[in-house]
Amino acid sequence: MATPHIAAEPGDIAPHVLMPGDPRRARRIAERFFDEPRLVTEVRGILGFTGGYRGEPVSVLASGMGMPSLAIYATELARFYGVRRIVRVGTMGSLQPETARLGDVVIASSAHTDSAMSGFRVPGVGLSHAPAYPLLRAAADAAAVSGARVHVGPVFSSDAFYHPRPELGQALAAIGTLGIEMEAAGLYDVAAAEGVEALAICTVSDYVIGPEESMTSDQRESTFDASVELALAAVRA
Ligand SMILES: O=P(O)(O)O[C@H]1O[C@H](CO)[C@@H](O)[C@H]1O
Ligand SMILES: O=c1cc[nH]c(=O)[nH]1
Repeated sequence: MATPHIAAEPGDIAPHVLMPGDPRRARRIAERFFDEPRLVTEVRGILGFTGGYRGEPVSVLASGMGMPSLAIYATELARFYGVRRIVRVGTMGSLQPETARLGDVVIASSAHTDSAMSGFRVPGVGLSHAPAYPLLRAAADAAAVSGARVHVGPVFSSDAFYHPRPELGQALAAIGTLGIEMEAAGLYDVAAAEGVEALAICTVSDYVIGPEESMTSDQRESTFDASVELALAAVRA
């Protein structure tokens, strides 16, 4: 049974799925962390792999960029493949250059958003997009003993990478938002609607506010091991 966007057969995808934006990162996670990874879908170049991790099955499937794309994959995983836990392992731009620095990890305890999709479910209500507490707690517990620089707090999930209102960054920073990315709120929204658990963990790849430093796309691909380890700890909890 394939869906319109995932070619895997039933049983090909594990109940726990890691979800990076970038398909190449999906391949790298599978090759670096999974035992005996196998490709289970590649529709539109969105790669998905299933393998083992410490004796349990686990999958990784890219989301593509932005909430409309992520929502397609997260919905199909939950609705048609019996997936119970999805953890985004992404990158983000820091809004707090003094604390959330290049290479640091941010666990998104909530996600503000400008996405129109957020208004679809309960018109007139600005929903709070939040992760599943068991996953949040497990990732934070793993972070405490990991030695990595990890921050827990709100992020902003935007529909726009090249935002027409760049001043938004300052206003969001002033209310404690740690960084900007493009999927966490959409993942939390789909998870709540589909009755599954979700969490977003992002590595800081650049500064939206602060120094003009950023990771190259190759660095972005290779410097996220700490967030993957937290994600794997969370889904197993
Ligand atoms: O590195 P990923 O996981 O794709 O995440 C970030 O990078 C992309 C923008 O370059 C957006 O998807 C944003 O959320
Ligand atoms: O969405 C993103 C991801 C990384 N950096 C940004 O500025 N935005």
